[in-house]
Amino acid sequence: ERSTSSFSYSSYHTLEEIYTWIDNFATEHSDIASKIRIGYSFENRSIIVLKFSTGGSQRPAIWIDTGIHAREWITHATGIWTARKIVNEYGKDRIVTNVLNAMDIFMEIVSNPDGFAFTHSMNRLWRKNKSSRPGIFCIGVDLNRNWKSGFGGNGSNNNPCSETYHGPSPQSEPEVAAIVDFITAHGNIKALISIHSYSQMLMYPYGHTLEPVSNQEELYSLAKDAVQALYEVHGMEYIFGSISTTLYVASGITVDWAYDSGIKYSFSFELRDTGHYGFLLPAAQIVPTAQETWLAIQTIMEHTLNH
Ligand SMILES: O=C(CO)C[C@@H](Cc1ccccc1)C(=O)O
Ligand SMILES: [Zn+2]
Repeated sequence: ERSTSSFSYSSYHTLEEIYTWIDNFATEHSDIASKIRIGYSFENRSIIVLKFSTGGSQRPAIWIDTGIHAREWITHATGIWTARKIVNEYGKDRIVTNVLNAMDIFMEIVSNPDGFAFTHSMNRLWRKNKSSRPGIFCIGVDLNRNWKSGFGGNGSNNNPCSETYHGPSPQSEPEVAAIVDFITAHGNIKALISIHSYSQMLMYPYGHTLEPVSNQEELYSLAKDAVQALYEVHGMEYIFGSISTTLYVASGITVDWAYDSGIKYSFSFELRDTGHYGFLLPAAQIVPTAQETWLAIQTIMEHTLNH
């Protein structure tokens, strides 16, 4: 009896439950999935990535991260559901099969393990990581402001007590450095999808400037198709566009670094809802959210495969 089959995909889970699930999932699907440790968090927890591969070596790949902000629990839950969907659909669904016959997928489900553990133990609405430094009496750096591209610019804060504190320097945080090192060493990542909540948006670079990226029309059109596919599942409306023009100016963010590192298909989701429950989205909405998000993710994957 597969222990992942006793796992509830329609519930929220603790860090320990998720790490155990990842171990069991990689064991039970060892033909296609494997577990990679890409580093350690500030509090020395393992930083784990799931690799989905059907062969080859150093194939072009797609990166997906969830949980960079600890309180955004719907994103980890969506990542777990999506990992299972990928292995269940390979060999059945045309897009997944075509993608995995030519590309690899890397998924980091708990991108901020220390912060996530803290949302279960002490503060459900914690956002940042848990780093501390001598002489600074506030804890944590915003892991979506610590990247090199536009670092320290508008839409990030130099105050360590701020929710958008960018940290002392780019990639100062081990959780960010681990991803940068992994993606840089891999050298063949073609798309990056960084998943947040909430607001129901699908966005692309740039966040740090109003300047459009070079392939803006392509990203606009792809985002439009992706949110349409998402809408057709449960009727949820997402808005889309560049981060700075759709949401607000934000500097030192994941997708700007990815784009400037050559990953021309870089997107950030803001999942359900639009503020009624916000970060406290009921567990009953996990599966519906993951189901609709999957259609948008498939749209982005297929485009990446074909371009
Ligand atoms: O997580 C958010 C809600 O907690 C909002 C996200 C919005 C955002 C998402 C991706 C890139 C830039 C900004 C943020 O400010 O970092
Ligand atoms: Zn977020």
